[in-house]
Amino acid sequence: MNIKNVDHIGIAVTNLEEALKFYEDVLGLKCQGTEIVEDQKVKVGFLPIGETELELLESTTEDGPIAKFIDKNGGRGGIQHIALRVDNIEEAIAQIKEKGYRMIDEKPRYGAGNASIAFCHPKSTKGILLELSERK
Ligand SMILES: C[C@@H](C(=O)O)C(=O)SCCNC(=O)CCNC(=O)[C@H](O)C(C)(C)COP(=O)(O)OP(=O)(O)OC[C@H]1O[C@@H](n2cnc3c(N)ncnc32)[C@H](O)[C@@H]1OP(=O)(O)O
Ligand SMILES: [Co+2]
Repeated sequence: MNIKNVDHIGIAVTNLEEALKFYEDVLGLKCQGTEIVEDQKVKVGFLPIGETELELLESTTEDGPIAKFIDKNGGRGGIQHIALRVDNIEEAIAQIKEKGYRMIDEKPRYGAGNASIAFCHPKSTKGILLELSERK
């Protein structure tokens, strides 16, 4: 597979608006708008930095992956995933499976900004939740 760059770092937050006060007002980053991704039960804010972005994620439900992550983390946010950009997501998924590693998503799903995304299980990556992302 061909990994191009770190597409984004996914940071779980309990409150997106509150979090932006630090990332925008203090760090001087610019949020390029927000989007609700129903499929993932999240509200997302993207803050580009060079070739990569910080992705701030607030849960829209009490049972989504971000809500669960925050619960398990003692009610605090934190780095929830790292996303790598690939040029062919179907090929990347197939190669990971072929080598005997576990994908959470065996088919690409909708990602924020109309990306195609798929998560690879932390058991396979030795401890991080890895997102593969292809942007059209
Ligand atoms: C909008 C979109 C985009 O970019 O466009 C997004 O990013 S959406 C971002 C939010 N969406 C997602 O995260 C979707 C994919 N995530 C999932 O399906 C889930 O969150 C899982 C990663 C499977 C975790 O689910 P759950 O907590 O129910 O499972 P579990 O407790 O059995 O966890 C299985 C093992 O993985 C570990 N584990 C769980 N979450 C982890 C994380 N974020 N980073 C590193 N390790 C993690 C647990 O400690 C456990 O290890 P031990 O067994 O050793 O204790
Ligand atoms: Co992400």
